[in-house]
Amino acid sequence: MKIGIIGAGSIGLLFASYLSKTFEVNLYTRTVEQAADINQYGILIKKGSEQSIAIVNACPVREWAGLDDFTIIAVKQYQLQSIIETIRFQSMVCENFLFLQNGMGHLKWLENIPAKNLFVGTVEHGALKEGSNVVYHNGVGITNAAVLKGKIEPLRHFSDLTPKEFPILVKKDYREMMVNKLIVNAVINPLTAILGVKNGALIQNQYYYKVLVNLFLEICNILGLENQEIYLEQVLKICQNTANNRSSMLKDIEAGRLTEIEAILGYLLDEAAKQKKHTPQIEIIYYLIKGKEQDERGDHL
Ligand SMILES: NC(=O)C1=CN([C@@H]2O[C@H](COP(=O)(O)OP(=O)(O)OC[C@H]3O[C@@H](n4cnc5c(N)ncnc54)[C@H](OP(=O)(O)O)[C@@H]3O)[C@@H](O)[C@H]2O)C=CC1
Ligand SMILES: CC(C)(CO)C(=O)C(=O)O
Repeated sequence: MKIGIIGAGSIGLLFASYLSKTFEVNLYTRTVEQAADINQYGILIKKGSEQSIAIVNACPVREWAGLDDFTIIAVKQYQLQSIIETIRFQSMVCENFLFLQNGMGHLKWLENIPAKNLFVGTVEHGALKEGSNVVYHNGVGITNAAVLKGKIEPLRHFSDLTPKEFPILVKKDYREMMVNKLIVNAVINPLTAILGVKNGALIQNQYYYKVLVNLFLEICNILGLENQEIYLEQVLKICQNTANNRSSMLKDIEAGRLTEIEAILGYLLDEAAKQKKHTPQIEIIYYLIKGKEQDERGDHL
C-alpha cells in the first residue's frame, strides 16, 4: 500500500516518519528545495532525547499525479483550497483521501472532491517542524479518523497496517469526533492567543476561567450539546495536561502567520447564523483574533 502525504510541515513530516516503518511513503512538498533535502538526508525525527532517521521519497507537489493508494492531506486549513483545485484537475478519480485539519470550516469544501472515499481525522499528537527535514515529536498521542463519504473498509485496512506506536483509531461518527476537538480548540486557542498566555493560565486565573466558561456555554448552545459537563471536563483536563504549552494559535500570532480561526470560530459563527442565534462572545473573540492577525502581519487597509 503506497501512502501519499501532501504538505511536509510539522504533521506531514511526523506522519511520513512513522508511516515509513510499515508503508512506502511519498511525501509531496511545496518547494523543490525541501524535497531535495528530504531525499538527500531523510527525515530526522526527535522525541525527548531519542532521535532517528526515516527514509521516504519526496517530490514537489506539482509532480503529484494521484497514484498513491491512500493520500493524507497535512496542510493548514487556509492552504487547502489550492490542494482541492489540484485534486479536481486530476484526470483520474483517486481512491482514498484523509484530511487532518483542525476545525470544521473546511468540511463544506470537501463535498465535491472527486474521490471514492473521503476520510477526516483529528490529531492528538504535538509536532513541531524544526527544519526542512527535521521534526520534533513533542506530544505523543493518537489519531482518530472517520468516514466523511464512501466506505469504511479502506480506512480500517490502513489503520490495521499502521505501526503500533502510531495508532490510527477508526471512529464511527465523524461529526462527534470533530466536535470533540473543535470545542477544545475553540475555547483554548483563541483565548490564549488574545491573552498571550500558556494553556494552564485559563484555569489558574479565576477571571480568565470565567471567560472560558462563558465562551464554552455559547459554543455548546450552537452545537446543541447535551452532557455539557463532560465536554467542559475535557477542556479543563487539556488545560491542565498542557498547562505549560503555548497553543498553536498563540504561536501563529506570535510568528506573524495566519491562524486557523476561520476553521474554528468562523465555522461556529456560520452555524449560529444558520440557526439565527446571537453569539456575542464568539463574535468578539473572532474579531479580536482577526485584528491580531492583521496587526502582527502588518496587513492594514
Ligand atoms: N502541529 C501539530 O502539533 C498539530 C497540527 N494539527 C493540524 O494539522 C494541520 C497541519 O498543521 P501543521 O503541520 O502544524 O502545519 P505546518 O504549517 O507546519 O505545515 C503545513 C505544510 O503544508 C505545506 N503547504 C502549504 N501549501 C501547500 C501546497 N499547496 N502544497 C504542498 N504543501 C503545502 C507548507 O509548506 P511551506 O512551509 O513550504 O509553506 C507546510 O510545510 C493543521 O490543520 C493543524 O491544525 C493538529 C494537531 C496537532
Ligand atoms: C490541544 C491544544 C489546545 C494544545 O495546545 C491544541 O490542539 C493547539 O494548540 O492547537
